[in-house]
Amino acid sequence: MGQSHTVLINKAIKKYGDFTALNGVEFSIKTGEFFTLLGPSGCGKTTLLRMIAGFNTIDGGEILFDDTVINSIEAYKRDIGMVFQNYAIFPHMSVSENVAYGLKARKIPASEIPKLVENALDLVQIKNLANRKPSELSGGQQQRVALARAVVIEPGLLLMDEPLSNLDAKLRVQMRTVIRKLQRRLAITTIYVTHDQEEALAISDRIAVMKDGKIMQIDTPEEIYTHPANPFVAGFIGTSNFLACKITENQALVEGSFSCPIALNKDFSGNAIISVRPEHLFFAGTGLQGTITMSTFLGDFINYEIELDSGNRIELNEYANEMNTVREITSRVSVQFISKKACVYNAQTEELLS
Ligand SMILES: Nc1ncnc2c1ncn2[C@@H]1O[C@H](COP(=O)(O)OP(=O)(O)OP(=O)(O)O)[C@@H](O)[C@H]1O
Repeated sequence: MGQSHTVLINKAIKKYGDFTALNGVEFSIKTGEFFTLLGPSGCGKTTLLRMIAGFNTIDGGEILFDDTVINSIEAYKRDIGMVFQNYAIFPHMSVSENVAYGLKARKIPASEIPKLVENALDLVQIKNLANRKPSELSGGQQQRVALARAVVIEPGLLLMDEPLSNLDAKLRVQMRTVIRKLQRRLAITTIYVTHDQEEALAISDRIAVMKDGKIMQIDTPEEIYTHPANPFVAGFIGTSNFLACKITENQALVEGSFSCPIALNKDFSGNAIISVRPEHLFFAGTGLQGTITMSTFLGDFINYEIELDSGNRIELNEYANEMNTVREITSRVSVQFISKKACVYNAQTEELLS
């Protein structure tokens, strides 16, 4: 295995005519790290990945592999393996011919190729399918071929653009484990693009959350989930309830009706937004008043949709146990939240205050 690269993106800019698709993106990736670009459709993930691969030009800034600027190095010289959404495997070639293709193109001696192909097929557990044509394979098997083909050349960097989006939900979950195990085993620096937040949380060492060509937050999955840097990230990753509040001297008046202490990391008075996960809200004797509008039994817990008297609709998850039954729709309820689990943002600047 060759040395796996570090990657540095330094103030990268991409324009399509007047439209700025990437606006000064910066981050660095450690060798062997699994790094995910996550964001809604059109935020610039694919544009950035294609720039790193060498398929898109760069209008500003630099991309470095290890300590070398690679802006103007041609794609085929960049020492990259790629896996795309649509597999992109050759339909007329068998599985092993597909995997051998990149090795032949790199002029690896013919005598070494069968063993390398066999190892790669073994890694993705499809050695038994070596002689099949792609049309004789399932979607998941085809994606394993694409994966074997990307790693057989022992690239210094593996790029994946929504590789699981053509697969059904169950297979997606299975294949993401295959990808993660393979990546760990090979310790290959990987950049992965997805718009699926659950997939990103499950698979990544770190995630860059993007919006409108900019990075909103870069952190581990745990940090992004527990301390989203702004309301956009809080709303995009998992489910968040947003409550309007006014803060004076560590006391929050929430939705204009319920007052509670709130701990902040900075001095702040004024309008704020509290973001709280459904699992951190609970029914209480006093609190925010509202009416249950929907209940969904989900096995471990019951999900309630509650319309607060302020008009704001929120979601609350209550753990199910033998003591409680599902509460009736139209029941009047009082709701509070675990204040140390809540994230508080300045309503104007969206800065995290807690
Ligand atoms: N060749 C192009 N010409 C003009 N605009 C483009 C071109 N390619 C992409 N764009 C625009 O740049 C923005 C970023 O596109 P990009 O494909 O990088 O988004 P994405 O985050 O990968 O989205 P998706 O998840 O839908 O693939 C979008 O607004 C898109 O319309």
